[in-house]
Amino acid sequence: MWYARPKAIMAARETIIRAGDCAVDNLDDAPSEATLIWHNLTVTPAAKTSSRLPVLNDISGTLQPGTLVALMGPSGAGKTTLMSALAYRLTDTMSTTGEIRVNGRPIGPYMYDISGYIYQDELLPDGITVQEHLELMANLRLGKSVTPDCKRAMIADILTKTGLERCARTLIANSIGIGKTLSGGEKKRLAFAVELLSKPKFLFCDEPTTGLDSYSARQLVEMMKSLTRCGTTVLCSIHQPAEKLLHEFDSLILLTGGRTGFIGSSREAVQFLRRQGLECEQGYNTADFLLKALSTSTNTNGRGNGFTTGTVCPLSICNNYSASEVARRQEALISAELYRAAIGEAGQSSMRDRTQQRGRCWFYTLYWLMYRHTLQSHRNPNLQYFKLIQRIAIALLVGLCFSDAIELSQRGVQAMQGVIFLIVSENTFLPMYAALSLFPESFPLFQREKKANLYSTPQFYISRILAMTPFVLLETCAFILIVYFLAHLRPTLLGLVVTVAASVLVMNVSIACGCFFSTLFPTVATAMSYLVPFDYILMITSGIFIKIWYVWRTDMLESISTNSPPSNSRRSMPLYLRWMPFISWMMFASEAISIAQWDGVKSIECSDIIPSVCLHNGEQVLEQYSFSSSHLRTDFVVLVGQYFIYHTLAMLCLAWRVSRKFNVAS
Ligand SMILES: Nc1ncnc2c1ncn2[C@@H]1O[C@H](COP(=O)(O)OP(=O)(O)OP(=O)(O)O)[C@@H](O)[C@H]1O
Repeated sequence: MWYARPKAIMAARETIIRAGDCAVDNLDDAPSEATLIWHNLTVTPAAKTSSRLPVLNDISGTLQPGTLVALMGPSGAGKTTLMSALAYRLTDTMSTTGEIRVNGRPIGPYMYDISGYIYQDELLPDGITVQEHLELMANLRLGKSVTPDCKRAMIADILTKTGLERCARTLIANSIGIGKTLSGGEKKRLAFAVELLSKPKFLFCDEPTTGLDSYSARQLVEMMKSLTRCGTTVLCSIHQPAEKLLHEFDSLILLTGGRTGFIGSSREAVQFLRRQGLECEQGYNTADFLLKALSTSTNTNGRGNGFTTGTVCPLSICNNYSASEVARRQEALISAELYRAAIGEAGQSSMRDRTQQRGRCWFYTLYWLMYRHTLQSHRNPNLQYFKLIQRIAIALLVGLCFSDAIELSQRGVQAMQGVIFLIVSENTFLPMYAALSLFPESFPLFQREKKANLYSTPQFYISRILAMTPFVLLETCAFILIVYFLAHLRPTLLGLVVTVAASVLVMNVSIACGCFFSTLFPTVATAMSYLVPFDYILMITSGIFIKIWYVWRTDMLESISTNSPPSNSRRSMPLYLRWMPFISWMMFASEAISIAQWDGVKSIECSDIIPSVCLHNGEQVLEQYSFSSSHLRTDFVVLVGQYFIYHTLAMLCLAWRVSRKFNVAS
């Protein structure tokens, strides 16, 4: 019998207490009690959404410390909305009036520090194992204040007691769809296991048992019950629990049509409905009976429906509840909390920002996020190794095609500028488009973890970029070295170093720009549609097609010497488009690589062309493309500057996207 498993329950409780101990030792407020009340709470869809009918309509209630509370009601009754509102996790598509207070203090962002939330659609990272995820969460949530040994012990215990030990090395999910991954039930247990790490004051679980078999559902509820014995209050929305499981809950909150149908124990609920004339049929599941009583379509008299007598509409049930003794009891508790707040006894001190107490250091969090991104990259060979092979193949193709063409002749000049254009283009377009999917695909998880206060936007962004940097360097160096040696580019160390450095910078600036577009627009498709015209800016300003610097320099010198405004006659680009080169990098990179290849070349053969149009030396080649060897330093400074500018813009866009405020009365 499931209820005759005291050993398992005791073991789970021990784990939780021990896990809690490790965390609680460092959080002076963790064991303190917290009462949550909501008073005259109304939640309405925001003006921009179609329906303006309240989802929750003037409801009140309390959550007492250390209790396991079931939130029940027909589908669409407002359970998720209530839970999100209480947990300060409503999205900005809802507006709220009324009061929600913890120990008398209006709720606010501090709820992320004192509460955990298991979502109906739990988001978990792909490409890492259960063990790795728990390690990461232990480090992000508990910081350095808990020793690595203690964390390891906690994780081992939690894995055993949540039944996840067998799948500790299983990947949570895998975007390429190959290999074993966690089942739906195991994912729910993992989400719960993560919450055990930090022992929150409140744990909100949105339908955690949905999709689980009855044995797994029972295990999960037992674990929640154990958690309440350590002081945590658990609010859990649940559909049709088995009879005995229902009695595990200390109280029920019944919702229907956004109103409260009842708050109290299951026995009291049955008695209350009996007084309304609704009698539960003998042997009928109490949870089913309660749900049917609250459901507009099924609350009718007749055997087989769960009722033996009576017909009461859910609205009357809500009205009768408001006038009942049980509701008055709730009102008294609410009044006591509001009174506490009014006389200034609100629990300010116990709700301090716990992140300061966790001993989390900025670089420590950054390190663990990098660790996760690196693992994910390695577990996705499609993304990494395939790209490397692709780049090597392109490098071999380009290198072999130009292997006989690079020489100190007029033909060689054309071939050299062609190779340079290919090197710069190859390091621009592919990485820029590949970066477009970087942030949209990880945004939902990032948004949830960021709002849960696990890390900041700069930490997430920088860790993502740093984690991919070694592979980006490897890819670019492999590409450029193959092309360099196969195409017989200039055999000097300086030429090689400048070419490699410029290519690496081009690749990184392109990724930075791709990241900017990927954070600026909500979807990859939209970002791509704006990026295509941007490609043309890059190409036009690459220096191959228009002599940008030459015209500017000559115009400027002329205007200075004649003390007159620059003439328009020799400009190859109109005045209003002359900002374009500054947002592009292809020209700066082309110029730097051209300087590396042509600067100091004394003589070029003219036998294959008429002498009047022959380029006799490297300097003339550079001039032909409006480049100048004196610009080398400027080129690198601009490339580095663009790298930082694009990344900063991308990070600001990401911060703006994630900062769309939660709309909860406070
Ligand atoms: N952002 C929103 N904007 C407008 N209406 C919403 C929004 N979110 C939920 N609703 C509506 O509010 C009502 C209650 O939704 P909620 O998800 O809270 O119900 P629920 O009781 O959790 O349902 P279920 O048991 O099916 O998950 C539904 O009619 C839903 O369509």
